[in-house]
Amino acid sequence: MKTDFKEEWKHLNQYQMEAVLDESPACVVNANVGSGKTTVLIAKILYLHYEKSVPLEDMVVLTFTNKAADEIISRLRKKEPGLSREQVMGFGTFHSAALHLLKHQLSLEQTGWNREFTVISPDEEADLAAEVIAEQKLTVRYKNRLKKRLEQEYPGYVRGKESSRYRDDLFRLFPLLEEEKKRQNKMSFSDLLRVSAVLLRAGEWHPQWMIVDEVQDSDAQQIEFLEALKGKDTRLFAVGDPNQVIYSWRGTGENMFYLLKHRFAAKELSLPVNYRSSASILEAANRFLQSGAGIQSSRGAGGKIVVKNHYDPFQEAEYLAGRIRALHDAGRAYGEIAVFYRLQKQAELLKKVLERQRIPCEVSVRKTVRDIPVLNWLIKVLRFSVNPADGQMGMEALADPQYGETRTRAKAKKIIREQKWDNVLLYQRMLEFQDQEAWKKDTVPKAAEIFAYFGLREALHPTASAYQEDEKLVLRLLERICGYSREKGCGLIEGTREFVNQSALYGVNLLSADRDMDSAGIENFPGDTVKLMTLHASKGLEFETVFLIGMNQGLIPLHSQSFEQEEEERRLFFVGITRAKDELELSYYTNPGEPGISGEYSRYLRMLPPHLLEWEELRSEGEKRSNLQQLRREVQEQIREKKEQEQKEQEPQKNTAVKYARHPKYGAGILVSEDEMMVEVEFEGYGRKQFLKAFGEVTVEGE
Ligand SMILES: Nc1ncnc2c1ncn2[C@@H]1O[C@H](COP(=O)(O)OP(=O)(O)OP(=O)(O)O)[C@@H](O)[C@H]1O
Repeated sequence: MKTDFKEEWKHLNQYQMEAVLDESPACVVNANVGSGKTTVLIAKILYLHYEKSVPLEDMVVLTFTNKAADEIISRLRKKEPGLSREQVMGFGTFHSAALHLLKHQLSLEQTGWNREFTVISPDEEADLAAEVIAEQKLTVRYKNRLKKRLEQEYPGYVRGKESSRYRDDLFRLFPLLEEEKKRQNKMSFSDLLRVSAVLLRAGEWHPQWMIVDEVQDSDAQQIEFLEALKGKDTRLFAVGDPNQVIYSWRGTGENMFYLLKHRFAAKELSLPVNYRSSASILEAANRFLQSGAGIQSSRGAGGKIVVKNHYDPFQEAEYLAGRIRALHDAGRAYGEIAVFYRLQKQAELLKKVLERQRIPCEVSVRKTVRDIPVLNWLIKVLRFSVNPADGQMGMEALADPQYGETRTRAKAKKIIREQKWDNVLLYQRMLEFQDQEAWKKDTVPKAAEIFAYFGLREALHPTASAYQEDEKLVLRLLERICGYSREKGCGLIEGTREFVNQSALYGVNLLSADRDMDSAGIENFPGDTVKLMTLHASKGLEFETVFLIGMNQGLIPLHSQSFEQEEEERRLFFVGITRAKDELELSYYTNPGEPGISGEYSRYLRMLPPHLLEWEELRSEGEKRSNLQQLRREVQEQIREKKEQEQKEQEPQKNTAVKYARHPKYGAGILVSEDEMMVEVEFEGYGRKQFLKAFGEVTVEGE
């Protein structure tokens, strides 16, 4: 379908147009903040597809979040309503693209895994590693930091380093762990990239185009994946902003943008003009620019940046409620207003106060199925059902202290090892899941049928106080899986397998009305609401009015341990202020009420050009004092009640298979797990502790 491309995209500026039309073998676009990266990326894909007839199946489009990929797909759908999911399978995050290649494009024959493999998260990989350590009696130090150690030392092991950092058995563990993952047919996140890179290098398949968004946030393994993906005739087009690196703590190097440019000998283009923010906001942002010649503005000066001083977070929250109401009354949509903060914990009080003042607001938090115990368990049940080789998952599903069917991990392991399924309904149902002929075809059952099939009513304990809530959550998740399978037209079994893999990669955000999964776990907010979020979560978004609160020394910036961290704090502030289109308000407290946070305002405020700022004086301390005292008491009471409620919810239900254990020092605790060698017990006030049975310190009830 040819369209008049030039006509449709005539609003693009000359830099944007040059980037869209460029067809060099490799091109990186060094884009300023708000300069239309997303706009260019979409135009480029449409240009290649509709003007240059490049099939979408021949493009791999790698985005930082799945939400970004979905935005691109929905733009394509607008032009081509019949667009199928298969055509855009290569659009998504690095991990989901690798997953797709391994499932559909590459041959796994020589790898030791087969196509039915499932995906495990780093936590699950560490759990599996702990099992291998126990079984093989390996000596591995710092087991409480096993996940980190696996992640940090694996690259050295692969490069042929002789021994691990602490000269323990970690390097003996790696091959055993890999063997176990193959035996259980599951891949970790890094396996997805590593194995697909190996197969791609063997030259099996290469796309015509690799298009990469937010390239500054890639890590070394992702760059290697790109190198493997690039065939002789594959072209690379990547956009990024070196000034917006805010995830280097996740393993992204600071200079990934330039590293990529160098590795691919890429031509560099730029997008200098910002279309989002007023000139004053950009002048302030320019002070924090770490590379490049400055952001060019395309808009008028706009108002000054207001700096407010509040006595404490309560006074600030109350002020914000009034200010937001006034903005709304003057015609600003709530959805165009955002409040950013450095730490998630700052949200709680703010949200309570805004809600009391009836301001519709939403906190963007990472709340996925993994954070909800019943769903976390259900996913384990489903993972074992679609991959019965995954004994670890089966064991965890059966031995779950709240919903599982066996009392101990040792018993669950024995059942799985010996395949003894008499009297263990859940085990039997999980094993027979894939034999349900009807579910293999495109007939997808109702959620209630799956609920009944697994005997979930009994498992969720119908007499427990949480039953109704648990049942509702479980049915909702099952409905989503059914919907997903129906949409894909692949039958329930295949649909479930894909769904659980996606959920391992991204979590599934059940609280969001949106069906899609989001790698940052951030909710898509429906309705007109004020958005409350951390500076990190604000990346990629824009709002007419932005309030950035807690501009105190020790909070913005946080105390940094190194020069690199300090630089990253500055970039984070840069990202935050450049979300604002028209109004930016910064505030700090005289009394932050938190240890380590100074009552002094942030030195970043001193770095901003004074003529751009309008300082609003501290309100008199006595002002509204009694009102505030009352507010403070009420909000603190609400927060306390909520905490108590949460604690209650977390307490194991009566009537379930909870067992207690006793330790001479820590007292009585709840038995979390037990096997031939170890017991794990949760003690109030001390947390979870593991003990070697051989030492006989712990007495388990009834044994
Ligand atoms: N040529 C243009 N003319 C007018 N407005 C534009 C143009 N290009 C982009 N915009 C607008 O500028 C804003 C920023 O664009 P976009 O979100 O694509 O930027 P970005 O570079 O991805 O931003 P960020 O750096 O924050 O991730 C959007 O509101 C977009 O609609």
